Amino acid sequence: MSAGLRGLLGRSLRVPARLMSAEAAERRSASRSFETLRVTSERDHVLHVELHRPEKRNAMNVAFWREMVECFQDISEDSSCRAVVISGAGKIFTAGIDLMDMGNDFLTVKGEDMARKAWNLRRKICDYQETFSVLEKCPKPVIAAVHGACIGAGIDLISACDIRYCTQDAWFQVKEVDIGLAADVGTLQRLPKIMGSQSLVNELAFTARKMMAPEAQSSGLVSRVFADKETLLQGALEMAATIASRSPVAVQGTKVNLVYSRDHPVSEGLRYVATWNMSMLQTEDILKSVQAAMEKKGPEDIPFSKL
Ligand SMILES: CC/C=C\C=C\CC(=O)SCCNC(=O)CCNC(=O)[C@H](O)C(C)(C)COP(=O)(O)OP(=O)(O)OC[C@H]1O[C@@H](n2cnc3c(N)ncnc32)[C@H](O)[C@@H]1OP(=O)(O)O
Repeated sequence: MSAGLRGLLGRSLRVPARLMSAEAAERRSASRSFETLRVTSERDHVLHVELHRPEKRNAMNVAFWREMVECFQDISEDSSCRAVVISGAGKIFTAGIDLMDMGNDFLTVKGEDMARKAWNLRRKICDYQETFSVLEKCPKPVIAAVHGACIGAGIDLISACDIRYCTQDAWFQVKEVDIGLAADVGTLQRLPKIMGSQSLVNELAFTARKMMAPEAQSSGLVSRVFADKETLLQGALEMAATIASRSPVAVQGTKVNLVYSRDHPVSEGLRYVATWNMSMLQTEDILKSVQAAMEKKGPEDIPFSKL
């Protein structure tokens, strides 16, 4: 069967992730092939998602915006995956939105009059927002490993990740004002909650100036800086493996509650976690963990069930 026919059949047989069994999702998230992403399983329970258009500096074309949603919906349902590393293939992390596709996709939006065009454009923007919101909705922690440049939509992407690392030659640019638009897929909403200074976020967003790795670290955008890409990936994968060795009930519950609490008052966050834990505290992971601690064993020694 030709690759084209296989791709076509794969697409038409696609089952929404929510309707798949955990086993089917597991098989799919590790084996599936994409045009713009490469997914590999490098350590136990850890998936590595690479932005994979190196010859175009991983610019985000139309296929990318769709494939990220498919990829992370699969990963969300994959009960064998407990942590994810996302990095860029080739020279840089990403050059942001594909400026060629942007012309075709946005600037020529269809509609019989202004209202219908605006309606369709709004829907398209919401779809694009989902490309990064899936990272936040995915209960498995996601670590962004940035080398070289991270531009425009790249900032939107990493803002939706849980942990950010970079190389010492990395630079970051909220470039949207330089292409004539207000960033609309997450940077303006998430970055102020990540970085320590609203003033600095405003400065970066109003001017599109580059921020280099040391400033990214001192401002809280990234939590660790590595010498080069090799050590960066090693560090990110090790962190992912450390997370993956913990109880998935505890880790995934922690992510869900951190994201919820970021967006709600303390009192609501407390109510939410109480409701969450009225079921999750009944996990066998607590007994296993307490017993291991008493026996002076670490979480790495505990065979937690899939989640
Ligand atoms: C609803 C809207 C949602 C999101 C909106 C997001 C807004 C943004 O993302 S704004 C940011 C847009 N991006 C840029 O302005 C970056 C443009 N690129 C560059 O400045 C440079 O390419 C570089 C990233 C600094 C890398 O430089 P270098 O290493 O010298 O590579 P090049 O020779 O310039 O490029 C190689 C190859 O890649 C193509 N390419 C690079 N960036 C893009 C891009 N953003 N879109 C499309 N194509 C890109 C470039 O054209 C080259 O292709 P060839 O076919 O080899 O010519």
